[in-house]
Amino acid sequence: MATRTAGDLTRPVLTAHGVARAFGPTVVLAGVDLAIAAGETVALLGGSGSGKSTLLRVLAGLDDEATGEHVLHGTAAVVFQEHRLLPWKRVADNVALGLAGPGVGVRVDRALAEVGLADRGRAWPAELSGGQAQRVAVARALVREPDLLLLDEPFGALDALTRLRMQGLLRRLRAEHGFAALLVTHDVEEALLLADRVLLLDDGVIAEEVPVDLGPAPRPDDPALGALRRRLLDRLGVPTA
Ligand SMILES: Nc1ncnc2c1ncn2[C@@H]1O[C@H](COP(=O)(O)OP(=O)(O)OP(=O)(O)O)[C@@H](O)[C@H]1O
Repeated sequence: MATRTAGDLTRPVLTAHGVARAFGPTVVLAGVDLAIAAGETVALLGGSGSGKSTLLRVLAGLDDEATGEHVLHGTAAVVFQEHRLLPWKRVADNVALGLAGPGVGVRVDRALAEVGLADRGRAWPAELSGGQAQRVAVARALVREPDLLLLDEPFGALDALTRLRMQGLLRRLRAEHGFAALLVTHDVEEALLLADRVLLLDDGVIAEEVPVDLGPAPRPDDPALGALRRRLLDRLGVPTA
């Protein structure tokens, strides 16, 4: 497998300039500039309440009250921390939500197979485990063949083992489909394992940008990984010494 390198920003899938958002007197985003290249994975890290989810919602077009500019060159799909499946619709119907046309059934079946749930299309959401439900949410995003996947703490509610499996699934799907991703996370380890670049949100702006060039499968004791981990944790105010 080739080493992942930061993407070509002359071919961005998303650009944002001066994105700002306040809730009443509280300024949460104070002028965010960022660009994501086609096929690139960018992790957005920041302390609790730093505005990560707010930024993701703005970039997803889900917040009308933000100011500034953001342009999506292609299509995007969002996966949230909660699976947001409709309990009264079967799994396959949840994945197909909003899609129409003769090929939809085949596309839904393929997306479910890709997340390892080929046999659960007729199940109800309540019959699934947390990890399975989140895989359905990933299938629902995938079936739209997005150029950009916006992921808001997508594995945050899962147990550690399921979380590791989901990270592996995301890596595999990204290699197969080539979508770009913006991954909101508080988990420094997850950011370093999945992203080509980490952005740190602090005081309403991108305060730091850290390219991650660790090769496809860095060992946990890789010194370069350790150095990046320490740098990010320090920046987040978590002492490592
Ligand atoms: N709809 C809203 N109304 C009022 N305040 C809001 C609203 N949404 C977010 N906020 C505030 O904006 C700030 C940023 O919230 P946001 O959820 O974006 O942070 P976050 O970095 O994603 O946090 P966490 O990592 O804890 O999920 C917080 O102070 C939050 O209380």
